[in-house]
Amino acid sequence: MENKPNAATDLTIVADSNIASLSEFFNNDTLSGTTGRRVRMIKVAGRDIDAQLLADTQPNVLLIRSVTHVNADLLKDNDSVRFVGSATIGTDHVDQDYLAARRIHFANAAGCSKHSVAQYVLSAILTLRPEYWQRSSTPPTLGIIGLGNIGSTLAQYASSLGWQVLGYDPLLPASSLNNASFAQVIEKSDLVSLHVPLTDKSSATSLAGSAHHSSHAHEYPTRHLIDKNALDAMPASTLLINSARGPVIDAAALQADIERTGRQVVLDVFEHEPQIEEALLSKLAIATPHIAGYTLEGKLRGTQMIYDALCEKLSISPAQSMHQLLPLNMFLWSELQAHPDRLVKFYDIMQDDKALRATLAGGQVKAAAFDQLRRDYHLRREWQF
Ligand SMILES: NC(=O)C1=CN([C@@H]2O[C@H](COP(=O)(O)OP(=O)(O)OC[C@H]3O[C@@H](n4cnc5c(N)ncnc54)[C@H](O)[C@@H]3O)[C@@H](O)[C@H]2O)C=CC1
Ligand SMILES: O=C(O)C(=O)[C@H](O)COP(=O)(O)O
Repeated sequence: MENKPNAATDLTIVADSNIASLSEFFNNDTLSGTTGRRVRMIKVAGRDIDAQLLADTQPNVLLIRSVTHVNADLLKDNDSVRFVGSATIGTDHVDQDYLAARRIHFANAAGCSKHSVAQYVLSAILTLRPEYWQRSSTPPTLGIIGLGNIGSTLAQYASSLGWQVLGYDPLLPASSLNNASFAQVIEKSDLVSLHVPLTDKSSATSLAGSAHHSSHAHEYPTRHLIDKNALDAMPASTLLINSARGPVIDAAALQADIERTGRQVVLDVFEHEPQIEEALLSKLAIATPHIAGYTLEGKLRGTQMIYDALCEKLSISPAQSMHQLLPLNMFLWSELQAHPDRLVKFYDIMQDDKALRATLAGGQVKAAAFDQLRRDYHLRREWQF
């Protein structure tokens, strides 16, 4: 009797089981205290959240990460969901127009892992090109495409290393950081790092967290932003890093480019993710399974942000804080700068690369292996800047 759902008094939550500290944030004490509602939590693998599950469980709240597509296909026959929270920065998996039309509240976790992703990019660069630690009269030039939360944070780290930065973001005003055209970034950088959302020409909704310019998104779509033309214009010596979304690079053009130029390329995201072909993987300098943002801090901040948004929607005060859940953090960026040889202690990116390559079977990394690496990801900490 006690566990039987009661639509009137229960707050039923269906959540991706890969969301960090779900039970600590979403329980009777942290949610239903003032509303008196009993929290019923149903944890499911993100890819298993489908219309049938929603029909069976009738949740009021849906908590997701990036692998659950939220759109009319999922929700057209459902009337129970009133709040969707995605514990991610990216929102390309959510049809926000559809949610708005249905008056379903949506929240994401803008900026939650901006330091973690920036630190991933730095780790990749400094692992492949340790000479860039040295301050020299000709510092490297880092090109950053997309100057939102992650791109601008990465620029701060680069500046603290004395690097030159060329930035391109057509949706932001010109500035000392937003200082170059797309062609200049592509042609003049030693390193190019991508930090754009995945958007299509017809899409005007993929910029949650950047709502101030979302209505212009369609003017500068990012799908295949890095295509054959862009790669042809990029010097062979330029290191290219994609930790944004896989389809921002045309994978076929990239493979041909690496075969032709021998370019160093780092991918955390893949056009056909969660599947990766060995033909591409074998040509990459570093490859990781979409874990750039996967520090303890980045994940907890994501959970905190959707928890806070749900509390606001329920008109209750937040009663949980990630700071109560975080163990002591001893990773200081200033220490790493003083002791570059400690990089692998701070984050050993090659360990993630090796783990991904070890799952190759029959010429592919299969979806299940890719997902398992992400589900069982080791404890990684964010460095304090
Ligand atoms: N690999 C991973 O683990 C993670 C990946 N991401 C991805 O990184 C993306 C960026 O994250 P944030 O910086 O936090 O987002 P953000 O929304 O703060 O910034 C994105 C910036 O890209 C700019 N932009 C949009 N279209 C552009 C174009 N065609 N050319 C150049 N700039 C363009 C926007 O104006 C905005 O300033 C997310 O959308 C997500 O897809 C985010 C977190 C973790
Ligand atoms: O925040 C984002 O955007 C991301 O890409 C996430 O860090 C990836 O996380 P999952 O949702 O795919 O676990």
